[in-house]
Amino acid sequence: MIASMDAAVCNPSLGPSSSSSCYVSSRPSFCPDLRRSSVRLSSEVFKVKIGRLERSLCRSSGNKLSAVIASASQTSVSDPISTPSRNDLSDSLKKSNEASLILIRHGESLWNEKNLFTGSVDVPLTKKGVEEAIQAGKRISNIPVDMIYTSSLIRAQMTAMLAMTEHRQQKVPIILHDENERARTWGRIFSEETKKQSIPVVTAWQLNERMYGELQGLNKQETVERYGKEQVHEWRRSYDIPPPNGESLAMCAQRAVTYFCDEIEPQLFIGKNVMIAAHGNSLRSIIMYLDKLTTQEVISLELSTGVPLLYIFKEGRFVRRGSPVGPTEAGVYAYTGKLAQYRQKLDEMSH
Ligand SMILES: O=C(O)[C@@H](CO)OP(=O)(O)O
Repeated sequence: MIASMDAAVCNPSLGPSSSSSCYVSSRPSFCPDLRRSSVRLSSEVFKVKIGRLERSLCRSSGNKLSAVIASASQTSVSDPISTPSRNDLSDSLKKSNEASLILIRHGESLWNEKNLFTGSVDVPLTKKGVEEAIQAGKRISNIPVDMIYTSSLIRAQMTAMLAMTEHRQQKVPIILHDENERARTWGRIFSEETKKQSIPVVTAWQLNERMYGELQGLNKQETVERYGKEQVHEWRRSYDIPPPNGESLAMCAQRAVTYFCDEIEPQLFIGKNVMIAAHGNSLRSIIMYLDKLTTQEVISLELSTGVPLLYIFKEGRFVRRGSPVGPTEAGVYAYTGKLAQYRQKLDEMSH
C-alpha cells in the first residue's frame, strides 16, 4: 500500500491498534552491527530477513553507535551544543530507547513552481514554500526535537528553521559549522544555560536531493515533449537508472541511508528526538529503509512538499505514525509513555 505520503495515508489519532488506517512497519532497525551493540533487541528482531539494501548500506553503524555511547559523556561530535552527562545518557538508555523521528520534505521551491528539474541546484523557497514550512511547524509543534539534520541546500534549511519558529519548546536552532577548525572555534558558545536552550542543526550534503545530471534546470514538461514520457519517467522514477550524468535513486540511497545509519540512528538509540528536513529523493531513500520497501514499492512513493511525517523509534523498531494533523493531535502522545510525559510537561509550563 504505497501511496502519496501525506495526511491522507494514515490517521494517527486512531492510536496504535489502528493498523488498518496506519501502516506500521514491522521492520526493526536492521543495521547489522547495531544488533551487536549493547542495546538489547528482541529475538523477533533477529529473525527478520535482512534485505540486500540493508546489508550494503548499514555496515559501519555499529562502530558509530558504540563510539557515540562511549564518548557522549565527554564530547559528542554531533551534539557539541548540549552534551549529556554520563548519568543522563545511561538514564536515557535504561528508560526505553524511545525517540521520535520527524521527516519533512522542504516547502515549494522557486524551481518546483517553475516545474524545473532541480537536483543539487541550491534554490530557495517560494512564498508558498515558506507558508508550507510554517504550517508544518504548527503540525509538529508539540513533538520533541533535540537535534535537527538538514541537507546542505537552502530550501531544506529554510524549511527546518521556519518550522521551528512554531515549536512550543522555544529552543533556538543553531547551525553547527564543522567545515574547518576556524568555523568550529568561532562558533563556540560559552554559556551552559544557553547551550541547553539550543537545538544543534547538522547540515549534511549526503541528505541533498539526488543530483539530476544534465536534466538540472530543464523544464520537466519540455523534457517529456523532447524525450518522451516513458524515458522521462524512467529517469525520474526508476530505481537504478540514472538521468544522463546524474544519480539514480539507488545511488542517492547509498549516501543518504548510509548517513542515516551512521549519524542519525545512533542519536535515536540514545533517546534523542530528531527532525530531518531534506528532499523528495533523499527522503524516499530513507523511507525505503525505515519501512523496508522493495525497489518496486519505492518507485511509486511520492512525497508532498512541506508535509511532516512522524516515526516513533522504540525498542529498535521504527513505527510510522503518519503525518501529524495538528499540534493537539492526541494519538501521537497516547502511543508512547515518553511522549505523553513530554506533552504533560509542556502543558504545565504554559499554564
Ligand atoms: O527536480 C527535482 O530535484 C526533483 C524534486 O523536485 O524532481 P523529481 O520529482 O523528478 O524527483
